[in-house]
Amino acid sequence: MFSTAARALASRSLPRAPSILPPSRSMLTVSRLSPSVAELTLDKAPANTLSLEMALAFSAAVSEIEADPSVTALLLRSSSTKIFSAGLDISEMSGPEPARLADFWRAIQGTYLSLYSSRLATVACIEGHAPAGGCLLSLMADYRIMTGGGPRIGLNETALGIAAPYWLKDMFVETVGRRNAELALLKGTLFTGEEALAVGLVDEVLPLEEVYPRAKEEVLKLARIPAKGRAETKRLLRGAAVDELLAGREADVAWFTEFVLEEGTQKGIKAYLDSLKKK
Ligand SMILES: CCCCCC/C=C\CC(=O)SCCNC(=O)CCNC(=O)[C@H](O)C(C)(C)COP(=O)(O)OP(=O)(O)OC[C@H]1O[C@@H](n2cnc3c(N)ncnc32)[C@H](O)[C@@H]1OP(=O)(O)O
Repeated sequence: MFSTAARALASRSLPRAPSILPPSRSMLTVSRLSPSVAELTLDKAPANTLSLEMALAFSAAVSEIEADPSVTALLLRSSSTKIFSAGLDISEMSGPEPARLADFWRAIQGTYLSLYSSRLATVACIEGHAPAGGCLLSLMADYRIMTGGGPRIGLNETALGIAAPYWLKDMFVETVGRRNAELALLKGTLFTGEEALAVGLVDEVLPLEEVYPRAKEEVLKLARIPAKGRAETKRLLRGAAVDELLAGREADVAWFTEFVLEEGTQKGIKAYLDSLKKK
């Protein structure tokens, strides 16, 4: 766990413009890199996990950024260089109250629907770990730049006794190809940056100190691509996947809640959560 001092060290002092989000969404900050480029920083200690509130704040932030016609590109990053996002908040799935569990999953679907379908050019700056839901956040971006060496990325759901939903699995297959996806999903593989680059899960791998400067350079470059053609191309590439989930949202909620509430799944989730806390 990060102490306050360790977190302060792990987080660089970010040159932030005044936040354009109300303070109630303090788990995230939004600033401008240029008049047309927004930066969305995950800032929920200690691990940027996606709780119900974090997931809602995330999609609300993306929607607010999108609503500003002067913004054409978005950089997604974490305030910690150690953890991009540790994925879904596992405590949301451990001994859950069923109504909240269903709302939680709708909010997670919402993060996907907001960013994957975004008209914006998007770059994920992955300086730290990005397992499972953390990998999901980065997969929704158009371009991924990651730190080499230490941090891991991938879909490790099977290690928790759960499975990635079909829309996350599909996005992963689209990105790394069928065989790489099968191998990784069945084993719950977490890749180093170099391994992720080899399978196409990320687009560039750099030493930590170069990741954020390079991500900024790339997002500023993507922001200059004519917005209308880019947005339509993204719609053509991703629209069918987004529409499929929109049409089957509640069936997906039923799948998730039934799977998670099952006794065996609950045992596995609790054991995994306990093992994390004992570390
Ligand atoms: C039908 C089912 C459908 C399922 C849906 C599928 C989609 C996504 C699934 C998920 O995202 S599940 C979450 C998967 N995530 C993980 O497996 C990562 C778990 N975390 C770690 O491995 C490590 O925390 C780390 C990311 C490698 C970082 O390690 P570090 O040593 O730097 O930090 P820690 O001390 O381990 O963690 C700090 C603090 O955070 C708590 N924590 C970490 N991750 C989670 C989490 N995902 N949910 C809840 N809490 C988490 C950890 O317990 C520590 O807490 P304290 O000990 O400080 O209380």
